Amino acid sequence: MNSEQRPDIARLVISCPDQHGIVAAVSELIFDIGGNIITLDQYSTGVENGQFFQRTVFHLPGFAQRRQTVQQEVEERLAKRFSMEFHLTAADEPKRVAIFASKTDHCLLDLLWRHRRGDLPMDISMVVSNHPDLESDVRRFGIDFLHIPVDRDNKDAAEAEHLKLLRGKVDLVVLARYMQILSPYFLAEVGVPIINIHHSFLPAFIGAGPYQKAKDRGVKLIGATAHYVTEDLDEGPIIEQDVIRVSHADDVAQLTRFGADVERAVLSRAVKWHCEDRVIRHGSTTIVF
Ligand SMILES: Nc1nc2c(c(=O)[nH]1)N[C@@H](CN(C=O)c1ccc(C(=O)N[C@@H](CCC(=O)O)C(=O)O)cc1)CN2
Repeated sequence: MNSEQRPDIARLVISCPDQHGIVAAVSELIFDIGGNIITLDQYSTGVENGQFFQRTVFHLPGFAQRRQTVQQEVEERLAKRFSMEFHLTAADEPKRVAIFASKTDHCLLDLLWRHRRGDLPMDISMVVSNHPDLESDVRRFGIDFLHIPVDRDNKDAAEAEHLKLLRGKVDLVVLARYMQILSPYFLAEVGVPIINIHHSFLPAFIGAGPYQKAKDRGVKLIGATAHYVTEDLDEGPIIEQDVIRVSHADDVAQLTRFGADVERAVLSRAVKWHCEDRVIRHGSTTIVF
């Protein structure tokens, strides 16, 4: 448990057109309600017609009981005045997460292992897979495993089953090398963010088989990219990336092995940062505090 996960710790994440007085107004509101700012990070895309972003973590005695009142205070004193989008969360309230996987295990197992160690501030509600291969591994962590086969003839029905499992029950979906393209309907209906790990340093090598493409191109670096999922395959807002050096002597199998370590680390960092409300989407990009 990190320092932020104590009770009575609130997180306020805001986004609004940049203008005078935002930081003062946020600080004044927190002061007026008896809060004490622990960390405050901010960024503006520019003083001329820019967009302002801020993540404030503050201690507020009795926040759990006062959350609704604080929400209304923010609405009335900040959101209306600054045309602000915001969300107010409790640091000790873990996100409910569903993980989707196929046959490849390293990203899934890394998330389960880090979660069991207490390194990921989330509750894993379930693992869903289109293959049965990983069931025993998942159940060993005491987590529900739902095998929902998917093929080109049953994709709509499978996604309908997914939505029944997810709607209103999770705050985040993580694709841990889940090898099915999600339909626009599913993306519109699921109602929560989806994070995917792509096994290349995007925008290079979008789509299937990136390690073969990397070998064919003779790259000296391979990488992995965690991004939010959109209708445009592997083109959603990037959350985290990393790379590793490779050489001409490495075949695709070796690239795949080297790449797996990068994929695991990148996905886990992205999931952790999302669960800590550190990631703000801004068009096709993200701000990560
Ligand atoms: N709507 C989106 N869905 C998914 C995304 C995304 O960005 N938007 N990312 C992919 C992950 N992915 C690469 O990282 C990927 C997965 C699967 C495929 C693909 O061609 N799948 C085939 C089926 C393959 C199979 O059955 O083995 C398909 O869905 O028809 C390409 C890229 C996850 N989903």
